[in-house]
Amino acid sequence: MTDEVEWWDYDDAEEMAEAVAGDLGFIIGQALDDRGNAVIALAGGKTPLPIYRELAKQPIDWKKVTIVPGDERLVPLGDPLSNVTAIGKIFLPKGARVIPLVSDKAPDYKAAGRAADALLQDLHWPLDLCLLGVGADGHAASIFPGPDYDEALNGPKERRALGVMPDPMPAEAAVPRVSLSRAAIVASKALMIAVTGQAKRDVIEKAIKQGASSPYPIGRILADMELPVDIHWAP
Ligand SMILES: O=C(O)[C@H](O)[C@@H](O)[C@H](O)[C@H](O)COP(=O)(O)O
Repeated sequence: MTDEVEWWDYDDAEEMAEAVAGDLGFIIGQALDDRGNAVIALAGGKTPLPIYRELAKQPIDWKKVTIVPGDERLVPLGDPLSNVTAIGKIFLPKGARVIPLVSDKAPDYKAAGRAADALLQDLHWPLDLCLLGVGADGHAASIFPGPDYDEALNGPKERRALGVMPDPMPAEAAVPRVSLSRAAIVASKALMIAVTGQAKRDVIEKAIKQGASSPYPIGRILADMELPVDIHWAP
């Protein structure tokens, strides 16, 4: 368990977006200085979009930055639920390499997971950075309770991604997913969480207290982290 979880509180989502974008830009800049390129996973969902819009304004050499979504819904590119579409709209015009985890032709979610894993095996690893969102039900990336939960949490360490069928389905996007595995997330050189709203804060605080026996996916992820984690929060 990481012994260091630090909460960063902001007055509003706009203030949080500026601060988190600053931190993300700093980490990307470090990877570029050290290695000449950066590979990062960005959270899906709606909360981080203002952060991404701020981040994209930074004078980064975006051509050297590879971005993957930390999870994807099994929907066609361009669908309003597609995480890579939302991320790509912001970073492709900057010249970043934004890689979809899921192809339109994936026959089923398990095969889609294997294809995403194969794709990630070709990237420089571990990730320089993983930004996670958290759902009010305690899921993070697309690690959800259901038939794939144990594999997502405890699968082979070298597996970077897998297919996930949430059970129950989350109301806001009731579709199967592909997700980074817990092993891939915790191996990242930096892990950050950005959330808004008291309900999500309560879930995360509870999950941290519960530790390794937490029923919440985010609790299971944090319990396995060895590096310090920053949690950014706005009401
Ligand atoms: O595909 C997903 O469901 C997301 O990637 C997920 O992990 C997200 O971070 C949370 O669901 C929060 O989403 P919101 O920020 O939209 O509440």
